[in-house]
Amino acid sequence: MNTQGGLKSADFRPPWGSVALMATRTTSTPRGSSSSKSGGTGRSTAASKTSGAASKSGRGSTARTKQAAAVEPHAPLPLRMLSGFWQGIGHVVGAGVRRIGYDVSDLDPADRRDGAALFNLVLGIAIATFAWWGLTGWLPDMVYSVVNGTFGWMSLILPFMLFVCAFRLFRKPQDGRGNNRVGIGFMIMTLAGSGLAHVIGGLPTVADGFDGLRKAGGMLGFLAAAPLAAIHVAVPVVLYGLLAFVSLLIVTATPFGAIPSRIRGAYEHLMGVDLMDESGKDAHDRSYLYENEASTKPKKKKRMRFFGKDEETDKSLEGYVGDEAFEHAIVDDDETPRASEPRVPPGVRRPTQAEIAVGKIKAAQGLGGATPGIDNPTEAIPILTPEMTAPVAPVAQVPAKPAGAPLPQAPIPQRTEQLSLAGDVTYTLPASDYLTPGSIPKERTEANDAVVAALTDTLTQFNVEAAVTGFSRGPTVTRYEIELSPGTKVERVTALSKNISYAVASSDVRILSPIPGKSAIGIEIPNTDRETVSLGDVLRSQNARRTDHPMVMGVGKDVEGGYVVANLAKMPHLLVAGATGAGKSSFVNSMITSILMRATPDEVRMVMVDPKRVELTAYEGVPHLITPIITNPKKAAEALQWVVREMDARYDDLANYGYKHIDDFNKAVRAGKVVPPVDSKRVIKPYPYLLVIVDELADLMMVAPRDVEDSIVRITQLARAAGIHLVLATQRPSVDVVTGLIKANVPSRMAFATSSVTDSRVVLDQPGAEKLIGQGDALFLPMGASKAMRVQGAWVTESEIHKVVEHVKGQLQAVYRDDVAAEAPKKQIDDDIGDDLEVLLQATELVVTTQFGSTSMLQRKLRVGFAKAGRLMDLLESRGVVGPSEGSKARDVLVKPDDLAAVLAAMKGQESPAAPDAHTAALSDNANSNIAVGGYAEDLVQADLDNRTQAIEYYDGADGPNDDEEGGEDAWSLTGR
Ligand SMILES: Nc1ncnc2c1ncn2[C@@H]1O[C@H](COP(=O)(O)OP(=O)(O)OP(=O)(O)O)[C@@H](O)[C@H]1O
Repeated sequence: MNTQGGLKSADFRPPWGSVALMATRTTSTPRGSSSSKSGGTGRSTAASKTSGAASKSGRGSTARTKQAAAVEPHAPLPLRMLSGFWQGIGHVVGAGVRRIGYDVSDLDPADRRDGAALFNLVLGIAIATFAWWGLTGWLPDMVYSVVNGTFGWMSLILPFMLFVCAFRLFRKPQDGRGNNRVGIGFMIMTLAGSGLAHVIGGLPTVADGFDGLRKAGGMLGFLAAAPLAAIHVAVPVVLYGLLAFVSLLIVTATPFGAIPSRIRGAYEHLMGVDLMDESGKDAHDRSYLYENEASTKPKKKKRMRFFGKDEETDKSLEGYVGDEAFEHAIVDDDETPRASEPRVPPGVRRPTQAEIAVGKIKAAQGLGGATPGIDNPTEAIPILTPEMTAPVAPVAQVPAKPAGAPLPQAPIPQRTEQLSLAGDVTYTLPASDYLTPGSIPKERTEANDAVVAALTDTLTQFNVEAAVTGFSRGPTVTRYEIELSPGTKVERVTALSKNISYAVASSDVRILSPIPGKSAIGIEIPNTDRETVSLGDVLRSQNARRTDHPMVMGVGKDVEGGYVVANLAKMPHLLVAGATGAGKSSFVNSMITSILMRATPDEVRMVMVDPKRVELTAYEGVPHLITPIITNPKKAAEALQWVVREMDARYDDLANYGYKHIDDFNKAVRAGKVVPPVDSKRVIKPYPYLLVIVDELADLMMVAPRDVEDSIVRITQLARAAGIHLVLATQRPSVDVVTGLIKANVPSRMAFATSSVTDSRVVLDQPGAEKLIGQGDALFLPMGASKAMRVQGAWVTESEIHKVVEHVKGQLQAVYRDDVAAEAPKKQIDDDIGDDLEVLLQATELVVTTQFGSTSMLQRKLRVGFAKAGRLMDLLESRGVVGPSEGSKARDVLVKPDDLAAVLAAMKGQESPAAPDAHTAALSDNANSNIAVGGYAEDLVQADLDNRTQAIEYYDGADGPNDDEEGGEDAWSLTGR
């Protein structure tokens, strides 16, 4: 495993770790016999052994705790009493510390190190009594001579360090890596501090005696600084000054590049201000328009950070995943009123739609229809056309967005994580300023006013009692809103679509009737001056900041100018389709860059399939990849089968440990609640999300339609809970590529401009995509939404991608698994079948399900020639599916439909589902896959494998295409193609 740049926890035992050991020894073993009793392994080993034993015996954590906390049963009674007393006090103090502040740590009792923490606390107090409070007496004097003689002036800071260690041990004893890091940092700090103190204290020599050394850096300071000072006095000053600085960075887990953002964060925390809100207020977030509401909303209580990321702030760790009602993929502020919920000042009656429409129509016709005291019915911009003799009063009160409002430029604080799955390294996410801001959005242009005039003219010419009541200008199109007077049919406007196109001189007019959530007709007309939506702006928007979920991506901007951000984990699978040049690859790039910007390789791993060979090459080598980018469609099909196996392995773990979603499982793993079987050497680590991106599905479907479809269907049906998500992109959204089965299982759709209405129907199940204008203009239909949302996709340039990729590659090398796209080991197809496997499988299904061994039937159903059908029949005979030829009569069918799955598996080179050996083979596959994704389950032993048998049966069953009804039906539909 890669350990580059990281601090290996096993190599180092921090001072307070040793103290912990000392504490344990003194309390748990008789004096002088500690090595023989504990074998020098300390309490943690004993605890883990006993906890393992407890889990084996099935007595659960209570039993484990008791065993873990107990001193060896053979220890003398007084020692056991002393140990019990110490542990008791430790637990009382620990419980008290855990209750102070913002949460009660949900800590497995076996993980507590309260005794050690208490020891740090007591030692800190003992040193503080002389160092801080100047107390005298035999104890302070004794401690004084030891500590002060060793560390000199640093003994003033030692109590503080010990208190910090005690607090951390009480609060986060299970976070071993963090403890080690802080321990190392404090050690370096003590050394550097003593060295500096020695110089500042006037470089005393041994001749000055202990008293002289105590008044400087103590014995340690003397040893550290005296030899260097002999060269020049500046040498220890510079060296230990730098070391002190580095130790501070280590203790606070701050990489060098993140210092400015950390300082800003500390300033915000101390001053209680949010610099991001002040400078980055984003005029295009809908929430900006509702400033008052936002300011009256109770602010979320800020949680104190203490040395690094505060895990409790992670939403995914709160409660179970299944707790969330009305889940949806789009990330926005549920509390912010939408455009369709206009505000009404207190005491003012809201007018009816009819009153509003009549008022506006009169106003538009110059009759004066102002209705006093009514509020804004829409969020649209007020219209002031030359035809209007009076401004439209209701709309005139709309709080218009200030023109040229600043883009969300406040940088996102860089997050730093200590990785474990990808090597024990500190990983910092890319800085948000790698992504440049986009063009400043315009609020209205002359073109908008001209279109409003043209629309109003058209309505007047055709005597339609309706008025253009406002518009919202998005980056690509402007949506004009038309309201009807009572008694006017909607169809009168929609029937005018060609005339409207003619009037505004645009063929890409799209009519929405009604605008979702509004009693108004929307007419979307492309802007002559399009704006680029930069991915950086989307990721810096308030909507993106609202969540730190690693699978959140910047989608783009909607027609109202709001930033659209979506959570891939909630989609949970996405189909991206559109004609060539419509913007699919750009979207896929934005998606991958979003993930690289927001997620560490511990959080998200990716499999990229790029049969076009050029689209995704920029990402080669990023540490989020678990396999090199796959360009060979055949290998891609095999990679999908690997994903199925990985999914099954994850399901096994979920089932074995009783969790329904990978997030809940991961949460339990982090809390130390998931304990491997007692004989297992497996180290259980959280599973990262797995994002599988296929940039051209059509290429895969051409080489192995059946296998690819089977895998996709299996993955999409089940993978959500396993944290595996598919994104399938294609420029050929025809029914042979996006089959009914695939469509039924990929609920979220992103349609870029399609070449025909039929393609639009395939992707979205509704027309509309054929009217899009290309280059990132898209209709986004996330799971559960009934109406597609029009968005301009986020744009990320090659050079931005390059910077981000360089940053992540500089942090960590990719560690690839070699079995993902490798030839599936079991798949040894007989030579005589050659390239005819697909058609032979179909022939077998046909013959066995119909129990009719006729060559002409094969010719007809499979649309093959006589020679090929004859060859297939010979192959079937050689494999015992049919009997020998009987002249013109149909052959006997020797296989019963019940055995079909086994026969098909054998033909594919796989073992029969019923064969016991197949279980073992599949088991080891699963074991391997589990090792790989995180590289963490180093050694799965047979005991683990045995636990998996149940799920493997499931896996084996999946290999048989007729194993479920859908598979069976599909076989027939395939033969009809
Ligand atoms: N979101 C966007 N913003 C601005 N321009 C875009 C956007 N998306 C695409 N474009 C423009 O459209 C061009 C084609 O986009 P892209 O390569 O993503 O299309 P595609 O659908 O992947 O095409 P193909 O299938 O041929 O690869 C880009 O080079 C770019 O100029």
